Amino acid sequence: MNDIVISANQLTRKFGDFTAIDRLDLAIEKGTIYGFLGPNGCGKTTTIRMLTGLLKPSSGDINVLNHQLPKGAENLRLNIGYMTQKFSLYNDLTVKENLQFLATTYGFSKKQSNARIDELTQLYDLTDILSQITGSMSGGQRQRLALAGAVLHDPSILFLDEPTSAVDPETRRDFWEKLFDLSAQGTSILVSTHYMDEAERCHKLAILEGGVKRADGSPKQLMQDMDAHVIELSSKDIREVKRQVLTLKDVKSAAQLGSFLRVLVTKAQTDPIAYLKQALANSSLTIDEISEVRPSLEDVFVMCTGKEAKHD
Ligand SMILES: Nc1ncnc2c1ncn2[C@@H]1O[C@H](COP(=O)(O)OP(=O)(O)OP(=O)(O)O)[C@@H](O)[C@H]1O
Repeated sequence: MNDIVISANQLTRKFGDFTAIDRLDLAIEKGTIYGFLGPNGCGKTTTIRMLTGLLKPSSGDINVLNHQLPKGAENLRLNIGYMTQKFSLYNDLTVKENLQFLATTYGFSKKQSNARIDELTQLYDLTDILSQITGSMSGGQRQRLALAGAVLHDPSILFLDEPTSAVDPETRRDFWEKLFDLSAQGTSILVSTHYMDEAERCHKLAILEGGVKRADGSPKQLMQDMDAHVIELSSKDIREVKRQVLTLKDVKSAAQLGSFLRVLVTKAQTDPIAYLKQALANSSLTIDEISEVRPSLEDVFVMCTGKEAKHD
């Protein structure tokens, strides 16, 4: 069995009467990229802050790299890196000055600092902008600098809170290549996101909603285990078909994607195509094409959370 580097047992955080995280259990293996997928406000940042020792849980246990938190948080500091949602470096320092400053806080000697900064600026493509003031950099450059800063002390675990929300898809792809390099070298990574494509890249993920873990596993496993058929259909009456199928007991969701309607039908129905055709048989609505397709992570998300689905 793989080593568990982060574990949480019945982790709960309340703010007054409000429960932001409710009895969360986690077991994250060394070297994996583990995702927290969920909408704004579902508790991703609160969880990361507890797992990094910055926020005290109301109840429950946390163990990170064999340190019980929050008690052992100080001993953990040199073993974890944290890239927060907001850019946390100094806008009025240059790229090099920011990295030098961080190296000082980690107690690097001048020689160690220079060697590590050389290495990182090459790795993260910052060599040509070393003297640039950070505040004038592009979103992608700032993101590469933030990552360089978060891994400067070569942490065993890297926490990334929505790291790609401010960058374009190509920059996001490049960023993920860097994460896979780090993971291949043994760094464990916990990344929060509300993007499906980003969640699909994780080795494993937890789907969070309202502070509760609704499901977890590898993206493939979550898709295989999904308790619904995914049916795509086209029709010249697509808007009305959508309205009608949403009234059916075993339809969990219907969403239009271009000229197709993607319908989630529970597995209580063994022949979902016949079920939908029969439901529309007495209407004047026609179906042009209809087929069962493979589930996507977004379908899993909809089934787990009821988001973007029908409203009772
Ligand atoms: N210090 C606080 N006091 C009161 N409520 C808080 C506090 N911090 C977070 N919350 C609440 O806890 C819930 C979870 O917030 P959190 O920031 O963890 O969500 P998130 O999933 O990270 O969302 P986002 O993507 O918007 O950052 C939200 O309803 C938020 O308003």
